[in-house]
Formats: sequence, C-alpha cells, structure tokens
Amino acid sequence: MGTIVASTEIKKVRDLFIGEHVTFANIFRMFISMEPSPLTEQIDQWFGSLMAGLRAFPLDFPGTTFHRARKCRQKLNAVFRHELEARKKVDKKCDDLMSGLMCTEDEQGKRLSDEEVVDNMVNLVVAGYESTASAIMWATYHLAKSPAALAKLREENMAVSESKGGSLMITHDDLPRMKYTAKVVEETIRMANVAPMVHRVANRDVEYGGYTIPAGWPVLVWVRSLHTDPVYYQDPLTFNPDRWDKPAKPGTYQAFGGGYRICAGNMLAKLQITIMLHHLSTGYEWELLNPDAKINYLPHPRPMDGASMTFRKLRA
Ligand code: HEM
Repeated sequence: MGTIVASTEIKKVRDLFIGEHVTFANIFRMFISMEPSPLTEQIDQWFGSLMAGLRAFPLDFPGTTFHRARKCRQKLNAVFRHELEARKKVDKKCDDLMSGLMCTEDEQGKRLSDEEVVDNMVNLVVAGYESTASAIMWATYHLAKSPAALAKLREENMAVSESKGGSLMITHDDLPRMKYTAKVVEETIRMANVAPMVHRVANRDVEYGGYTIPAGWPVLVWVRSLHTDPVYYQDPLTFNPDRWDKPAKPGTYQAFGGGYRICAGNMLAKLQITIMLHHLSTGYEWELLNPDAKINYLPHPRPMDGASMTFRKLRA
C-alpha cells in the first residue's frame, strides 16, 4: 500500500479517486455529454477564472481578476454556443441538460432563445461545480480531524458495500441505509458555508433585533454567522454529525438558501457528496499534512494550503 502525497485543493481530491476531475467530469457528462479531454481541461480553467471574478472588485481593465473573469465568460459562451450550433445543424438530441434546455417549451409552446440556453448552461455550471467540489474537500478535511466520525462513516459504507457483494456502485435504494452518511453530509455543508451569503430585498418594512429594515433595502443573510451561532447549534465549531439526529430549527439552516429561490441543485449536491464519501471511506484513509493551516474565507472558504493530505488505499 503506497502513500500518495497530494494537494487536495479541490481538483486533487477529485483526481485522487478515479484519476480525473470527478465533479467537473460528472457535470460535463450530465450537462453537455462531453468526456474529459484537453478542451474540458481548458474549460475547467476558464470556469476557475470566472469563479475567481465573481466577488472581485468590478474593475474592468486588463490585469484585474474581474476583467479576466469577463474574458473567460466570453470564451465559455463561445464554446457552448459552438456546441449548440453544431447540434442544431444536424438536429442532434442528447440525453443531457443542453438538449433538455433546447427542447423545453412553456405552456404556449415557446422555447428558450439560443442566448438563454447558453446563459443557463454557464450559470448552472457556476452554481453546481465549485460549490460541490468545495463541499467534498471540506468533508475530507473535517473527517481527517474527526477519526471517530470517519470510523462510523466507514463502518456504515463498508456494510452497504459488503451487502452488495463488495460492489462500489450505490444506488438510490441504498440511501435509506446510509443515515450516518447523510448526517456527515449535512454537518459538512453546515460548517463549510461554501455559499457564504444569500441575497434578498425587503419587500416591506421589517423589524429585526430592534432595527427596522425599510422596504426596498437589499439584505445579505450572512450564512456563516447563522450556522455558527451557539443559540442554534451547540458547540457550533465542532464537527458533530450526530447533531442532525434532530432537524435544525426552521430558518436556522440556510446553506442552500430558502423559499422560492432555494438552491435548485441541493439534492444533486448532497447526492454527489454522498457518492464521493462512499468511495473515499470504503477505499482510502487520509491525513491532513497541515491540520492547523489558516482558513481563507473569501472568495470561498478554504484552508490556505489547499488542504494538503496524504491518502492511502485501504485495499488493492
Ligand atoms: C454544496 C453545494 C451547493 C451549495 C452550498 C449551494 C448553495 C446555493 C445558494 C445559497 C443559493 C441561493 C439560494 C437562495 O437565494 O435562496 C443557490 C442557488 C442556486 N443553486 Fe446552488 N448550491 C450548491 C450546489 C448546486 C448544484 C449542484 C446546482 C446545479 C447543478 C445548483 C444550482 C443552483 C441554482 C440554479 C440556483 C438558483 C436558484 C434560483 O435562483 O431560483 N447549486 N445555491
């Protein structure tokens, strides 16, 4: 059993498992039926630069993060546009999101414009890619620091795998048996706060904490402060999956926002993290190289060293 030393900075966590960028590869297969290739590697980099510019100061001239993000956005639009035109030319339909968006009709039989299809494609990758990959990184980080939780997770997932003759393929039917795994996913998402804020506008005057928020004011729900409030979460900075034996008090768990605009991909995100945890916990053990590395919170929370870890295969 060799020891792999690798930076698990999101991409590398994905690399470790099946030798490719799992989250990105999954998203690309589901969204546009593209297999990993030099082009998808390039697209991956453009998305990275676009993400970096999301919360950058909006200075749009060469050399700034914001400018780079805008340029990358244009390149991404061009790639999706090219694929869309190619499909239209030969009337090609795939079992993926792009074809779904191209064919969807509203009650009046109206379809999305090409621009709307491309816009939705880019936005959905932005919404669903780095957020989920980052949550997977945080799951491995917290589990590396919580051996007891990792042991319970491994026990549950080994049992699931053994009951299927050692198969690593989990299906929807296995999920009811993966109760502890579900709690690890929930606790990871609570602590990771990969989407640090939720945006709203007050649609009427609201009294809150002795203040009045006037109608029309923009409001930022700072999710981390909610998720680390000891009034709602006992010992909030401790990774404790068992706290999810009881559901959170309504309104105190906003990792995916809430109401009409709740994250459209929340179930998909949880499923992807669950699958990844199943494979990692049954196949590997891992250790943080710098457990006390400082955390950078903006633009997205991550350990400053990218969560460098050693991974070791549990079985051949
Ligand atoms: C751990 C992973 C994820 C986190 C923490 C997350 C978090 C969020 C948050 C906080 C919002 C704003 C919700 C609100 O304003 O109430 C949001 C919106 C959204 N998310 Fe996610 N998300 C994740 C994964 C995904 C995935 C995998 C997809 C789809 C592929 C996705 C698609 C969307 C979409 C389409 C919206 C906009 C919904 C709307 O405005 O109606 N997200 N997400």
